[in-house]
Amino acid sequence: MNKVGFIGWRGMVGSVLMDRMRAENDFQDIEPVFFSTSQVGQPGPDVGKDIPPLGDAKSVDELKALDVIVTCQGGDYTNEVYPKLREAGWKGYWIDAASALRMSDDSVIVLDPVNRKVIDQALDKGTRDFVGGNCTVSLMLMAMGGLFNADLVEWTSAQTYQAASGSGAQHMRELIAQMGAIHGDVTSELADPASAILDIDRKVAATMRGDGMPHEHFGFPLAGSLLPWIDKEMENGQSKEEWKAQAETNKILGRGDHPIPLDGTCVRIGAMRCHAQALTVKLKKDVPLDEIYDLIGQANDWVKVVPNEKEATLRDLTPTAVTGTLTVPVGRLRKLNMGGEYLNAFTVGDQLLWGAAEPLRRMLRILLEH
Ligand SMILES: NC(=O)C1=CN([C@@H]2O[C@H](COP(=O)(O)OP(=O)(O)OC[C@H]3O[C@@H](n4cnc5c(N)ncnc54)[C@H](OP(=O)(O)O)[C@@H]3O)[C@@H](O)[C@H]2O)C=CC1
Ligand SMILES: N[C@@H](CC(=O)OP(=O)(O)O)C(=O)O
Repeated sequence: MNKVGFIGWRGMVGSVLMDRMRAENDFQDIEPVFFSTSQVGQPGPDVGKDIPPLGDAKSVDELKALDVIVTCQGGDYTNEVYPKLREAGWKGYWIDAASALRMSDDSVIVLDPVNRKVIDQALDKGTRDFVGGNCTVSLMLMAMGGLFNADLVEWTSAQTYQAASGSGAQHMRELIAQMGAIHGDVTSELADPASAILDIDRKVAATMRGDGMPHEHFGFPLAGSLLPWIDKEMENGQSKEEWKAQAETNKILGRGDHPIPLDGTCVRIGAMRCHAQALTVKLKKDVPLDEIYDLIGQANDWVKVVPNEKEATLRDLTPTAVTGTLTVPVGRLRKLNMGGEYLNAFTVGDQLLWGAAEPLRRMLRILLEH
């Protein structure tokens, strides 16, 4: 069970996965085989052991020889290759970062610090498809899993602040290019302390609305602005990103029969790779705040409760503080004016780590130890 194929390893999510696997010595316990859709025959990544040249990621015959496939290549690849592989009789484990198979009856959404029980039950039943969750959903559950698993949540509303990386590497580059375009147009005014701020503001607005603002990937200015729609349009007025909150959270928690309502507004902001979310949680009862601190803070090894104080919040509860780390801070915990059953929370997490790569590498480890 240790011949493991990697597809999409040189993309953004895949590169983060490779870094984490190297850091945790994960390659020691497997026989890794790397694939590509565009670089077949070229050398694979340095993983501290000899590996064969890159295989053909579209070759069912090559893929059939694997015990486990880990793919970060995207939904189009999954939709094209996965059915052919299963039709060819492949019985191996498929671990996927893309959303294509997430809501399939045959798959489990993996986030083991929150739903290890659901994963273990699925493995015992013979489930072979394990899919990473939507980044916003996974990060919300890493933060608030203690309350959900204690069955204290009646409903939750999330207002999100999502980073450029959620759209991909080109979008991250474009965000920086937009920042540069704005700065470039007012450099001389900024250097002059006597220049009028409203003149600078007018020039910035003109730059942002003008054709010179890079917008090939986002379609619109993000730097200095925000974009309150993420992913496709659903018929009920939600964005697909908003739709995922309830659908995926309940599937992760194994609550198909008694779904918890979740809804909100998903917004793209000019952060690089950390998503943040402001949460309103309607509790099933008026639980004291110190108990809430304990339930949230003790739920897993990565969640960290930030005291609801200005200095700690501004120091620890920002994308700048969290980026590149596995820590998932939760703060601004306080009861709302609506009553003791209404909890406010704010959380931040790196959407390429717990939001994408980390649940996949942990699922691979679970399989190896199963
Ligand atoms: N971005 C995100 O936040 C999240 C993404 N996902 C899922 O992961 C999938 C992959 O996303 P992401 O990693 O952002 O995709 P990327 O665009 O970074 O990479 C995808 C593939 O593009 C090919 N590629 C072509 N040119 C290059 C290049 N210059 N550098 C690196 N790769 C190149 C590689 O495949 P090849 O070697 O075959 O040419 C690579 O595996 C998404 O489609 C989504 O389904 C899931 C959770 C979060
Ligand atoms: N949609 C997320 C990224 C993500 O995880 O998407 P998906 O649910 O397709 O994996 C974002 O844009 O921030």
